[in-house]
Amino acid sequence: MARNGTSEEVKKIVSTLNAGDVPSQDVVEVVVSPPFVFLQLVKSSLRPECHVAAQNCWVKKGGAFTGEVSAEMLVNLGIPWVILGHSERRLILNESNEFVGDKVAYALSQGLKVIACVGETLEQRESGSTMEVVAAQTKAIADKVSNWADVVLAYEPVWAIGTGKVASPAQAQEVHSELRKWLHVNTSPEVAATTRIIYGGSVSGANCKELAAKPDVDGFLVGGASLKPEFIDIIKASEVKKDA
Ligand SMILES: O=C(CO)COP(=O)(O)O
Repeated sequence: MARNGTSEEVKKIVSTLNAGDVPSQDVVEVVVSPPFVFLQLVKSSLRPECHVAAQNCWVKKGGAFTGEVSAEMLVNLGIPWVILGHSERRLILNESNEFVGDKVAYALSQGLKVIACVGETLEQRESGSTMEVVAAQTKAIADKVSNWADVVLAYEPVWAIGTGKVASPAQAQEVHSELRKWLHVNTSPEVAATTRIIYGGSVSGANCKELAAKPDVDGFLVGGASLKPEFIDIIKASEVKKDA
């Protein structure tokens, strides 16, 4: 979900999702991430099998840091998930790899589940350094985290976010597969086999099935299209996996 909208718009999106004919929880896990101010509204009105995520949280124990929201506060409100290290925060707010790693570790220590984002810019892709960049970001997380059970990795090419330029299924598969190999070597074969690696960047109703069919694409982080009825089609793309 996005960083804007009114409560009326949010209610409309939730009612579309609530009315949607989506696969059961053993096929797909749906997590909705509204801006902080709408978390309670979404949590109280969303169909119970879908969960909510905050879009960020503070790096350490709650306390004075005006404007930030702590992991403890999310837990207190019954918010199970948080997205950390989104590329917009990394790039525009200059969140370093280490800072994101610290955030992931602290959020996990408080019992949150984390969608940790990694990804490269267009310049980095064109210079051939995609895997180097993605590995360095993932290493900063791996250095701080021992329990991967509650971590989902989103590979998100920055050049594809909100631009309408989607990575080709082959591009997404290549990076996801490399990232899984990296996890195999640097964490454990079990972490590599079980960690979900989801793709984000201009996912739509039109491209979701082809992307979902790739073996190392385990799901999606959807921005713009999650605000539209086609979000239901994107959720249904999970059936490609069930049938595989
Ligand atoms: O990063 C994303 C959501 O936060 C992806 O956004 P888009 O799906 O709009 O490209």
